Amino acid sequence: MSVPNSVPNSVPAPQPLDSLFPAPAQGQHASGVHAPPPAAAVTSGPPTAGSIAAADAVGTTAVDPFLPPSPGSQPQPQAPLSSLVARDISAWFGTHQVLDRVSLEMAAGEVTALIGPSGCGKSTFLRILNRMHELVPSAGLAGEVELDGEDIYERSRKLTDARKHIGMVFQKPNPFPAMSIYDNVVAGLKLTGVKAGKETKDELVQRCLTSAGLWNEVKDRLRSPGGGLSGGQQQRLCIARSLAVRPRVLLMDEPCSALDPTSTRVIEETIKELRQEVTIVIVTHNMQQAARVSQRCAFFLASQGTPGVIVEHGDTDAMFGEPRDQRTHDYVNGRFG
Ligand SMILES: Nc1ncnc2c1ncn2[C@@H]1O[C@H](COP(=O)(O)OP(=O)(O)OP(=O)(O)O)[C@@H](O)[C@H]1O
Repeated sequence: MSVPNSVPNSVPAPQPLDSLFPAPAQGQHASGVHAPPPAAAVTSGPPTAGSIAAADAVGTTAVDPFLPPSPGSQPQPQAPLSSLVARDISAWFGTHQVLDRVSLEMAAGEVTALIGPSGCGKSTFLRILNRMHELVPSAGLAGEVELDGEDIYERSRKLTDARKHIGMVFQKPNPFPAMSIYDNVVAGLKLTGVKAGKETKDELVQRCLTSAGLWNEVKDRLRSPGGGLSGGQQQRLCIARSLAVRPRVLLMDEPCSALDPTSTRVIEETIKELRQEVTIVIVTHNMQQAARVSQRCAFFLASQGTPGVIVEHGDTDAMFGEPRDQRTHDYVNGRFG
């Protein structure tokens, strides 16, 4: 990232993102220092037509991966899975620093779980990974984020490109309630400007709903409203919607926090399957969930008003079985947080 190379080593100064990045589309910005997150980040209430783009992390430019191959062409091999690397990430809201030089590698084809007590900066870190943080007017940022070695904050890159390649699923399911299940899945395509025929869309809907573990439950009612599904089904519909633009990484911010234990287990099974096709980073407060679904874990902590840091990260089994740091041991065993 060009800007954050000015990452401070001593006393960091917050950098106003407004001057560093292209302004987001009109209507995405809230105003005021402590403004609420942008519409897309608001997790309750029905989404608006304008919010889905950010909610599902899609952009406005796209190479159409879904159109049928030209006659005589070979079938495309599955794209290799992507890795995401965050280096020396510091973040501010106004003058309040919430992350301090956090570095983490999120390996291709793995589920990385971000754990830690409330307020230690996990969601902020997650939003930095697909450039949603900068939609908050008071937000400041330093550090680097690379997707497969490419700087997602590089000046010439469109903000929306990062969101297209790096999708996001939020705490509360936010499908378009009145829109059909089918149209919910293809909504992302329209927003990326992709034109596809009925056959291609049919194939896409089946593929994404299957990947999201929902196909068998809805295949006979694809024209029913998305809002008529259960909470867990709606969340899987949102996962399917995110997958429709073929993200290289899927970010999940407590995707099961609004769900009952049965729906939670179904989503967890979906996550386990999905890692075959997309790299996943998940924020969770549920330690059992982190242990069940992730291969690697990062423990965030912000002690006594200091900015959040990663205390320890590594193999999930080791983090839970033999943590190196006493604070990790205490947290994963429920002694605080
Ligand atoms: N839009 C915002 N404006 C100002 N401060 C914010 C904003 N969003 C988050 N913060 C602050 O940033 C810090 C980190 O918040 P964040 O939501 O990233 O933590 P978290 O670890 O994800 O918490 P939780 O587990 O409760 O969701 C907190 O002190 C929070 O109050």
